[in-house]
Amino acid sequence: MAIETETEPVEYVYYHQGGIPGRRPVIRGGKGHETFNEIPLVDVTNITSPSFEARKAVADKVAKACTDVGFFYAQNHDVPQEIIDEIFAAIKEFFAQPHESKMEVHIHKKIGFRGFEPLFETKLDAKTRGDMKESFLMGPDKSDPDQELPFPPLTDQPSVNNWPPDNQRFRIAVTKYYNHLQRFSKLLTRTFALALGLEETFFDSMCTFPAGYVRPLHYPPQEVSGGEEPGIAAHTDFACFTVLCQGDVGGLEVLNKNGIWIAAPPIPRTFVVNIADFVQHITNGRFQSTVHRVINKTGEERYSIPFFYAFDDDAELEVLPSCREEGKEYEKVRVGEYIAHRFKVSRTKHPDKAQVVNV
Ligand SMILES: O=C(O)CCC(=O)C(=O)O
Ligand SMILES: [Fe+2]
Repeated sequence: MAIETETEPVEYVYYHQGGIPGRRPVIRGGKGHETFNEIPLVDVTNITSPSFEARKAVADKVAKACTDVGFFYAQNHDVPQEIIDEIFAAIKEFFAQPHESKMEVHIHKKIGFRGFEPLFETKLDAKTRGDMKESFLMGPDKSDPDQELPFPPLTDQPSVNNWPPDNQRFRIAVTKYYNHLQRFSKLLTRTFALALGLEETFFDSMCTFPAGYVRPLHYPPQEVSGGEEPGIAAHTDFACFTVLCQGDVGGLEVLNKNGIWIAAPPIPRTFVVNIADFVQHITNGRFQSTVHRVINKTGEERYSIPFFYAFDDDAELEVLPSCREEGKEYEKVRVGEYIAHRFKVSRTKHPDKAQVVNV
């Protein structure tokens, strides 16, 4: 985007937005766009209130946050602390294992892209050696009776999640957290519908078997003190929205319109919620899918747990009638195809394998 300033900008921030490389000039000193300098906090206690007015009041705050920033802290969510404590304990134990043990459940060991990805395996910024993080991805599995999904379990299908053998604690902790986040995210779809001036149940028909993914992450400290290696390079998320649970070590930063990184430090008992590309697409940009990154300069181990929520795989996304502009054509996007495409963008090491996506 070209920006008029007194002097030509010399410094740029580089990122991937919607899977496409982009850059933004850095404008300091109060010039440039009106933009955010902090991440707003929204008390979500009332998203389940029996009072429509109370639910609408939350939705109005969410609407403002999503329009101005694309990120907000959801305070007073109802996911029990013991569920959160247990998943953090279990993932710390998992990531602390020897490399070889984790590689036994590498994402390419099974179809469906589920499992472990080691340090530096994903890469969005070509100038780096890759993202300095390791992860474990799990998602919906119709054959798993422990998942509280809307369909009855099918016993004749093999499990598509790539669970570590002999680690029931990890499987149970992640699955319990997953079930809570599916439920909480479904509630958020109602809040987002209200926030867009739609019927609360507007998105229900697109969320009959929604794709939700839990992806525990571990960011080791920088090898060089004060180093600038990305834990996760600047990007936007590609599903509908993300609900992120941070541990107690910071590092997440959100890019404002002036190219300035705004810290989103952990706040106890909150989730960080951010709009992702599907919702930006269907709202024609009214709700922003904002660029963010993680750099762990703290000298400590950082753990975080994003939950990515997408509509049904076969849902076709079109710009909402209330968000269209006269005379403009809007493309339809099928959720499953888009997810498959975006998985490939950062997985340059094994592009052939990246085609095996079965969500
Ligand atoms: O770890 C974090 O705080 C953010 C992770 C993230 O942005 C992502 O997984 O897309
Ligand atoms: Fe992200």
